[in-house]
Amino acid sequence: MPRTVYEFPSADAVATGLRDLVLRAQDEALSKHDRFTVALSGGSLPNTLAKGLLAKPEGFRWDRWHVFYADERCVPLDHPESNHRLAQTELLSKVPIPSSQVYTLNPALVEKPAEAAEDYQKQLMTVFATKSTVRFPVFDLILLGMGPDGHTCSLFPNHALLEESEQWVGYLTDSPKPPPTRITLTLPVVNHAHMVVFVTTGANKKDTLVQILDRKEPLPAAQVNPIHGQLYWFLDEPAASGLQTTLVDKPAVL
Ligand SMILES: O=C(O)[C@H](O)[C@@H](O)[C@H](O)[C@H](O)COP(=O)(O)O
Repeated sequence: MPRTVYEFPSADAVATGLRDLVLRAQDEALSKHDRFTVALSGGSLPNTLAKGLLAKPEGFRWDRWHVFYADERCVPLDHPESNHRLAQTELLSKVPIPSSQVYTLNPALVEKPAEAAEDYQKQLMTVFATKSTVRFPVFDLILLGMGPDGHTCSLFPNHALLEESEQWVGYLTDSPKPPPTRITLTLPVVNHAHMVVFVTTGANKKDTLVQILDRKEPLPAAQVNPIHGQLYWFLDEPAASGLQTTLVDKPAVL
């Protein structure tokens, strides 16, 4: 499916635009089934998402949301480096999503990443059916960030996890960005989603975006190409400033 690259005039406008697209993704999901499955990343994403959603919460059916993490650091859930803690602080503590529908790393397994990944895969199966009935889960929406090295989820350049073709959740103990031990959704899971959105702001991402969107260098974020789903890049002006690729100004209604 072709990608759409939106350029917004500011990071605040990115948040507003993201809110509109998340609402559309939710409504599309609820027209087909009774739940909205979404995977969140860490970094700046929870703050941007919260800014957009909390400014205009009308229309969101929080009781239908099932929230997973695109990746998670293997640390206790109340640890300053936990992606769940970040999402909880920024957004989840402020909206009435049932806590049973927020799927976290099993905190008993922080020292056992292989088991933590297996446990997280089992949690995915409780929502998306088992591996024997579906090859890969189909998320309604996956929200991603991109690091300056082109990583996304916890899929880092030249890492063997990029080759994973069977598992839904992988683990690593050698992340080049600390902390070293993490679990992550695998590329086939990301590429089976109905909609994937990268949210990337700031001038420090400019050169990496040129590598990915103009030069099509095979960095991890460039390997996100949903098979049947839609792919969006949400950029602010500083992030988009070096790009030659066709940019779409944010339309009034996404
Ligand atoms: O696990 C991590 O180390 C972070 O979650 C990381 O993957 C982050 O999502 C990207 O680096 C984008 O970060 P920003 O959104 O802050 O640019």
